[in-house]
Amino acid sequence: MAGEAEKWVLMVTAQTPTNIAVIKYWGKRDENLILPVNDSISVTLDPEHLCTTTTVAASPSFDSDRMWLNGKEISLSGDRYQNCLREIRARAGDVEDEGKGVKIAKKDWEKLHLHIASYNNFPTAAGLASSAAGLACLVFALAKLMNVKDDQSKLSAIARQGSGSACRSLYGGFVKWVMGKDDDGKDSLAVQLADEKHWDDLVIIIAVVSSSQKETSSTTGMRETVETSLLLKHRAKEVVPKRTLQMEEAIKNRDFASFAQLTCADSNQFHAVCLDTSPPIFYMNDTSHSIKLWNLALMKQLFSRIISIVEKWNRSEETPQVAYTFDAGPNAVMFARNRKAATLLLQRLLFYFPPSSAADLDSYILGDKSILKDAGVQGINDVEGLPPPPEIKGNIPLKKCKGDVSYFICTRPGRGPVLLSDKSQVLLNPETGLPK
Ligand SMILES: Nc1ncnc2c1ncn2[C@@H]1O[C@H](COP(=O)(O)OP(=O)(O)OP(=O)(O)O)[C@@H](O)[C@H]1O
Ligand SMILES: C[C@@](O)(CCOP(=O)(O)OP(=O)(O)O)CC(=O)O
Repeated sequence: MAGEAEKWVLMVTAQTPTNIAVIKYWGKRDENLILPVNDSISVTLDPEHLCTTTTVAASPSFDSDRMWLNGKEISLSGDRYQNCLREIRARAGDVEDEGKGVKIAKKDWEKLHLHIASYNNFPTAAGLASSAAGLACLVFALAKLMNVKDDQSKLSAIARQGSGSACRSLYGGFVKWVMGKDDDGKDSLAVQLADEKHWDDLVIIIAVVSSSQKETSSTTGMRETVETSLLLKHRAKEVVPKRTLQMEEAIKNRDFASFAQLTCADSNQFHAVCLDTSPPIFYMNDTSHSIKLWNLALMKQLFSRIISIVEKWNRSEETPQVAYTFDAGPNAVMFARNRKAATLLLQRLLFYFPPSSAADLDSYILGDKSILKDAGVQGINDVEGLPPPPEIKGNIPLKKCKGDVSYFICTRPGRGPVLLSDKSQVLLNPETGLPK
């Protein structure tokens, strides 16, 4: 290894998006390799609004592999991190940095230790797919640092071993995780169905209900489902194979009516499967122990409200305007068919879920705030002046739920992982390799 005496630090910084599944992954056939019981399909979310940034560094001066997540040191000893590190190291290539006078031969990577710093610009472990963006970013950044020649699909099979849904974050746009058949998992990987420009009039609005960490992890939850739910067997064998093909068609043809119907149906079946688990999993209303009991009821009420608002509105139009999907946390994700529908959706959401009096609108609507302007909402007064949606005319409107939503994020389908060259985004000190 040339350049050892200088104690150089070589590093790479990458940014990777999260993704939201529209055909859900729930259940593994192999826990160690993370092989799923069915295919899944997701939409990659714009990293401008939700993303992970990770800096990875190698240096002969590092004594061990270390990682900092959101500024705090975390252990890398878990199997999932170790599997990813081992797989990437095994594929490392020769690296030369002429500027630094550094030459690393393929075999040297086994001896070099790594420092990793990562930052999620959204709540971690709250059901917003931090593990997906985080593990995808780790694998992507390490592959670049170590000059791994494998294509994105092969990298996705490594990220999959860190967290299943992470494999889908290796691509932008619309992504399918092909479950594969092989016992060694080599054919269980992500493929891109279409890039983010293919269907760029879709608008995604996320209602973040609680940023607290969830009680049942996805990993434990799906293990219990596999062990106890008969409905899951039916879903994996009969429902998802057909639904996946229909969803691929809907995406290919930008057919929002089919996309919406399939997305809502699959989210509802995922939660039905959770409920069919023994003991049942209540993802839509089960949050951290610190949440008081009355809040559990509130969560349940909130999600049934979102479903009710969307269903009522869709039924009043000739064709669906919005789809909803709920993952394993207290957040609701809604897809609007275009900007016009997103504007009308935001007006409805603000009508039913106005911010608490203390909150200002600027911190209540995050991401693409321009939709607020289109909705004619510039301040709290405009929110208070919003009329009830026309579809409830003649009926008693649902009660307003002030302060029930922490904030909304307006976003869109986004691009896949990229390398960052802007020095201000680097998370490790270039001299010491320690967090800045
Ligand atoms: N940026 C990151 N880099 C590496 N690992 C991360 C990163 N962010 C999160 N993780 C890992 O993922 C774990 C959280 O995963 P978990 O599945 O519990 O939540 P989530 O991914 O936010 O929610 P969900 O998968 O249900 O959408 C963290 O405890 C950490 O181990
Ligand atoms: C409900 C889901 O979000 C489940 C995500 O599960 P994870 O990928 O977090 O689980 P592990 O593979 O055990 O890490 C649905 C989905 O993203 O497809």
